[in-house]
Amino acid sequence: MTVGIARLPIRSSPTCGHFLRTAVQLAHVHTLGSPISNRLDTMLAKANKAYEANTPSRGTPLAKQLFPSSSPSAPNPDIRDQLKQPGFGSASARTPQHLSNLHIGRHNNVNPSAANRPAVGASRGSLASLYSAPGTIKQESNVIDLTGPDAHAKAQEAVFFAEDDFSDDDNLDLDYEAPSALPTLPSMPVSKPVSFSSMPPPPKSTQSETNIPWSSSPASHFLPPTAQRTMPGSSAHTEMSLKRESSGVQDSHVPKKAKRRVLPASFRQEDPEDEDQDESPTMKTPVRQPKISIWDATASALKEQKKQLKNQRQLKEEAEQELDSQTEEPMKAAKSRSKTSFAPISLSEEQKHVLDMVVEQNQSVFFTGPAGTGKSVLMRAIISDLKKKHAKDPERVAVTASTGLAACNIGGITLHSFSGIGLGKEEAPVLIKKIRRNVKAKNRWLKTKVLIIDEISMVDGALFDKLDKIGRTIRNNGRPWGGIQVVITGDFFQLPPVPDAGAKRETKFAFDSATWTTSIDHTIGLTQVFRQRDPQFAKMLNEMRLGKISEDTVRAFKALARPLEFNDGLGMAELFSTRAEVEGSNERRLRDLPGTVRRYEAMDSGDPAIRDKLLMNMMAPKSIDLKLNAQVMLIKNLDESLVNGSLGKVIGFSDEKTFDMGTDDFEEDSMSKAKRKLKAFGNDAEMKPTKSNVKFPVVQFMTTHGTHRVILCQPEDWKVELPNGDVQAKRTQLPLILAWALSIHKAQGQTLERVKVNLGRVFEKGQAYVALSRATTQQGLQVLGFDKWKVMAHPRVVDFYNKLYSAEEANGKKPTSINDFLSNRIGSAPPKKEAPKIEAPRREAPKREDLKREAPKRAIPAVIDLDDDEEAMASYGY
Ligand SMILES: Nc1ncnc2c1ncn2[C@@H]1O[C@H](COP(=O)(O)OP(=O)(O)OP(=O)(O)O)[C@@H](O)[C@H]1O
Repeated sequence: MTVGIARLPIRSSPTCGHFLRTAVQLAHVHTLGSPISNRLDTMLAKANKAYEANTPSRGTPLAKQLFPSSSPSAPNPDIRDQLKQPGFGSASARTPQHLSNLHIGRHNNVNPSAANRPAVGASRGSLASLYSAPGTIKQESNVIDLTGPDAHAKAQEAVFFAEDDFSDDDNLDLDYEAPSALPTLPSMPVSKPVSFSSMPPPPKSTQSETNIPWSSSPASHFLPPTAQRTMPGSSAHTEMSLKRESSGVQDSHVPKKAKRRVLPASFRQEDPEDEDQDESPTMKTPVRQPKISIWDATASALKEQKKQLKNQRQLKEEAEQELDSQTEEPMKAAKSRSKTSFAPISLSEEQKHVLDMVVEQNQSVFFTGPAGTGKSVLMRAIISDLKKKHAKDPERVAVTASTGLAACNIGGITLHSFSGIGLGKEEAPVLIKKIRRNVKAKNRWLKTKVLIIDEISMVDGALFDKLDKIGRTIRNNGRPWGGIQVVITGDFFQLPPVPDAGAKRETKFAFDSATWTTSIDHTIGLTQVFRQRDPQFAKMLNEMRLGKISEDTVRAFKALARPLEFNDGLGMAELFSTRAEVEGSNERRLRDLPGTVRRYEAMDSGDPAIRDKLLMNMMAPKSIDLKLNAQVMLIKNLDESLVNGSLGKVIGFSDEKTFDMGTDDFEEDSMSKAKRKLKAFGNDAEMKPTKSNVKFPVVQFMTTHGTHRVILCQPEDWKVELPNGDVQAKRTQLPLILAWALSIHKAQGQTLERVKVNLGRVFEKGQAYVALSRATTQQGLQVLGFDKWKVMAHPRVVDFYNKLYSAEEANGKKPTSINDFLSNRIGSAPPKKEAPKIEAPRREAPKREDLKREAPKRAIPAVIDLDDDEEAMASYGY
């Protein structure tokens, strides 16, 4: 129940005032049907009786004077008029407004009959309605009706008080005799300091002959509150609490104590005595810092704010830079020392041809070819030239790949990340809506001129179609991909799209998509294999790739099961199909090694919300444990002789200054020491790296020239960048992974000088081919669990490449024969004459229907025998 009540004319009679005051207190806590209600009635009745006893001449019951609505016959329903009548207390002439708003508002316990009663006083929610219907409280709202002709007067009368307004009633002198006139109010700065701008103005002289404040509060209300009244725990406070309890009101019925009002700060400031009051913890109005909002701030205040913000930002940046320099300094110093210039590979003629077609002629191109034909090398060259071409607006070139790992290899992001489609499982219209809501993704689509897609074999065909449609719709351009030039590479004979969990539909390759042929202007087959320089070995791998293996090849691969011995101390990388096999093998091998473990934690940066996800597939591990003699693999090209995939062995640990080998660090072999984790890049204060104390691994690598080279292996950066060059995430870590074992999926794209492949658990088409084609020589390859049935090529992939050949043949071009390919191309010096470019112009590219119709005819026979078609296909480099 909320209560709003004006001061009662208790001055008229002490006894009457007492009863009335009690009645008002009861009204505060009134609950319909409670004993309080009855007590309230009693109190009001007693007040009335006392009043009548004191003023017998009036002959009008107090109830009727106070609440005329209780008497339908009341000649004047306005209580103020009643009070204006002569004899209503000596203050009648001065305080008509005192009774103007006996206002009780409540939110429940509505008595419909009372509510509907057309009592005059009820229109203002007067206490009359309560009194006129004993035991009930009429539903009234705290809203004053400000409509109608007397709206202004009502507004002036609308004064509400909190319950606490009566807390000082204890100090009232109930024996107070009503003076004939109110004393002159102290000259307090009441009118101005009490800046209740929202309150009604003081009543006009029409209502009061004396110009008094609107409120009839006693003079004491204008004085600063005393500590006695307000200090919790003070006697006054306790006394009041006790009184309330003694009224028999249950705690649960006591209305929540309203927040005590305090004088405005301006009021207190003018009274020096208030200083002490301000010391009181409960009295003190919290000093609020002046808040300047942009709506009410002056121009100079806003300027000042901006200046402060700028200063803060500057300070923050400086602090961050300081921190960066502290933590990265050793890394930077180490890196700068180890960097050697990396001579770029000079492209072959066919690689140059593709480069020209993409960069100069702005053609949409798909270039393919077997493992080791330099697709990645070529793609990196294309990206480099395109970035130079669009140097002014780097966002024009979007570099993507089907997987995070492949994207990292070319410094791009995944196709999913670029396109803003999330998992991309929804239909194209849903994805388009999603992208339109994502400003960044939408802008990427709008700004991109060239879209690079690496490892296309792992892009789902349905996704390819959706992306084409998204491009056309978002860019409002009906041309393929909305007019974006697409540059695609990959080898469909390698790993296929990762199937959805539980998906029943057959693998759909990108070339299966409806928009594949319209998306590509030219298909180009790279033929020159760089990785394997042994023609016999290249032929064996090519048969594998096609899934058609001759008995000779089966025998040759089985012969590679022999153990390999190297007297240079370097072991070989072992490839497994599953991650569990890989981790198990590496852990076991590291554990078996004597010596102390050194752990190197990566330093990651970027938005924490997305950083971990972006870096999840990073080749560089989050942390790497190393020991003396651990077998490692370089995962970055350092120079022309130390490349991604170079195998090495840790032969020591040294800081960059001394690069000393053979210290105690290399001799530790106790198990207790081995368990010690050296957190070289951690935040641990004790282990905080400084320029001098960080020890990096000293690694002896086998170079591409077959020689040994020892380097101090220092941290490198891996970045995930947006097309505009913004770095989304960055990892700084040693460019090493443990290399006793690798997964075949992780090894895709790698070149390995020495590799042991375990085909025991191969489960995917193309997996065995990817694994074995990492090797550069038969001498550096050991194959376990070889079975020709594990070597699988997808029939639709065979058809697709068959068809490409047919299209080319239809153009009247004579492809290089398999014999030329095997004898002249593989591993030889760059060709004397320009290599054939096998292109399938977009208009002449095979239609899917044709592919299907001709597939049976073109299907490669089960018998492993290189027929003309296969020879021709091989000329593409397949
Ligand atoms: N023009 C070239 N001159 C010399 N070496 C080259 C050239 N192009 C590529 N190579 C070398 O050939 C090897 C294989 O190159 P790359 O990884 O680009 O082939 P790929 O076709 O992408 O192989 P994969 O399909 O297995 O990923 C690398 O060691 C690379 O340095």
